[in-house]
Amino acid sequence: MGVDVIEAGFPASSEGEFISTKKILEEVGDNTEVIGLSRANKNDIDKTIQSGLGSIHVFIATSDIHLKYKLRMSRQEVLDRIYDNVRYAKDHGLVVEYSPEDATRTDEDFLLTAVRTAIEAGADRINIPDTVGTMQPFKFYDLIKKVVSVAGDKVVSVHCHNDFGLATANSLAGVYAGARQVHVTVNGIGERAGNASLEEVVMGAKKLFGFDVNVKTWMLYETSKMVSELTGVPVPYFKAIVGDNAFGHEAGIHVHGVLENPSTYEPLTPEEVGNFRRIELGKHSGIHGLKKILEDQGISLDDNSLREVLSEIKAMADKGEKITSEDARRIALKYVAH
Ligand SMILES: CC(=O)SCCNC(=O)CCNC(=O)[C@H](O)C(C)(C)COP(=O)(O)OP(=O)(O)OC[C@H]1O[C@@H](n2cnc3c(N)ncnc32)[C@H](O)[C@@H]1OP(=O)(O)O
Ligand SMILES: CC(C)C(=O)C(=O)O
Repeated sequence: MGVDVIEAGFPASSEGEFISTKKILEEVGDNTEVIGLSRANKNDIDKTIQSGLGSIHVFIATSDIHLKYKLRMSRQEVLDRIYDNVRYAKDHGLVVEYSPEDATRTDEDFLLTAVRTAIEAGADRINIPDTVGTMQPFKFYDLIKKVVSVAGDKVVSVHCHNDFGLATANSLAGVYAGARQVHVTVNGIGERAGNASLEEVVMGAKKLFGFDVNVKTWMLYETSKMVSELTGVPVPYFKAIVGDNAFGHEAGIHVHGVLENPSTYEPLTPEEVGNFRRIELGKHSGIHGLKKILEDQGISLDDNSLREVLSEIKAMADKGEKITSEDARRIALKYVAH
């Protein structure tokens, strides 16, 4: 699809993860940067090196909560781990991305010190994770501005979680603040409420911010479907961009507008993302939509007959029935002059 970097796995996690990461590298490594996730320890880094990857994403938390209850380390010990492990990875020829895990709940001065430490050790990219999704766009914008100012010529990346439904908004705020890489997942799958959604971030960056994103957007819908089938995780009907109702229109006023010019009720076209426009029938339908659905089936009625058909459809819908175009055809045939 033209993404720049694929985080293919965590080679130290298991034999299966090690093998699958290698396979992804073999499959797409010639034209896409393939990177592996690693804790800030030599064993994890060695496993990543053994997998053949040329890029590594080293992370260690910097928030006091994670230092106290998870790592049981002091701030100085974490700084030492950052320097030693980023340096170790760089000494083995890897492109290194460093993440201060739980960055957005980290004391800001310490976070910037951790960023400086990683850069001093040779880090090529700095990724700022909103690990438990506590950020809101305005605050995240301000934070990323500060990180960008510290990072100099190093690429700043953002990695947002969706615990309050703000992963895409925060990601775009980070880009607006100067981040030039965004961690995303297809359909937004991920821990808890998931990560920022690839399709939303790509289309938001392109259509709302005018950023030139190289992703082949017409592949988004089919890719979403493929990942849904492979993972068994369904895509919500109302999911932005790739949901089956993302370009679905039932309300009569909307359908009338869309039939005249889709831009009346579509901020982007379904074709741009490989999705489909759907004109639905229901209790909110109007005569223009019904007329279109019937004429697409070769049935043309005068306005009075269309009104009769529409009132029967609304009566059915008011009982909670789902109305199909076949239902409309069956009803309309009663009014076709024989
Ligand atoms: C926020 C994120 O999403 S981070 C990425 C999360 N991804 C994963 O966890 C991938 C799958 N994980 C795994 O396969 C396993 O957790 C492994 C292989 C990484 C580690 O497994 P285990 O050795 O059984 O340890 P376990 O997962 O129970 O605990 C994590 C250990 O790593 C340590 N640790 C956690 N993060 C880091 C870090 N960034 N750097 C160094 N050590 C770390 C913890 O302190 C704990 O150490 P301890 O066992 O000495 O107490
Ligand atoms: C490893 C890091 C980037 C992560 O997944 C998180 O903090 O959410």
